[in-house]
Amino acid sequence: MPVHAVRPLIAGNWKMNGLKASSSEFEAILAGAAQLSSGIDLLVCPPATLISAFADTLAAANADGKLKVAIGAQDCHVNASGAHTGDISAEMLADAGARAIIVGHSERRADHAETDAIVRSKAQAVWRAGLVAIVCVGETQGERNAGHTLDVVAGQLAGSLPDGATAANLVVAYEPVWAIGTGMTPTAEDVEEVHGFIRQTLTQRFDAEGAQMRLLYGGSVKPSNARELMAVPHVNGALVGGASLKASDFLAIAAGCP
Ligand SMILES: O=C[C@H](O)COP(=O)(O)O
Repeated sequence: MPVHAVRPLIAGNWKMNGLKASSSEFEAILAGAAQLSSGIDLLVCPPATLISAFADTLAAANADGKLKVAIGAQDCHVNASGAHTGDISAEMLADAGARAIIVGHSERRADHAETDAIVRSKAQAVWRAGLVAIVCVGETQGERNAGHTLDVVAGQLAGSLPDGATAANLVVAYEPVWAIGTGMTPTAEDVEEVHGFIRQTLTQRFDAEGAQMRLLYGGSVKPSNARELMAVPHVNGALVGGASLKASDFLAIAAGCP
């Protein structure tokens, strides 16, 4: 398979950033998206408080469906409803307008002690709601220094991905923990090694579907390094944190996609 035959996705994870006033930045993303190649998908994952408003803005701007932009969420509970104070279900996020949900981000794994088993249940919850699961994996600095990167990623893939994954319902994001928000990135060769390994693992487990799943790189992606990172074999887009908060940077990253 040609390594860039998979349709690229540039996803912005706003994390715990954004107030109602941030709608102007989202509107700027929508305006810029119209100028991008129609071969690229954009996903904006604002905090849950903004999903509904952004979905309304998107619907108003995209009556003809030409903009390849969707709204996503950053986490969900494993259950559809119930006595879970403060939590939000995948069904609620779908109802608000989300089309995809990030699960297993390293910040969730670290801050909320989310295990691979929990991440797997969350991915199943995402599918139950009819949405796309973006499952994150990646090693810490210590694990990389010890030469354990591929073992760590293999374990996370095996434990976090449910059976039944398809190219339509799953995106895998490789995010080295040490590269997130630090300005440091792996070399293109290191990214190629890990993405090639993930592709091989997914293809062994999910056959042809695994060969077509989108693999995103995340960790300090910015306009100045996007073109090089997006050109790496088996990199089918990016999961962008800090740089996704500024429309011009986010759009420049998308413009760097082959
Ligand atoms: O989900 C996004 C990643 O954690 C990357 O964040 P960053 O681009 O700020 O390094």
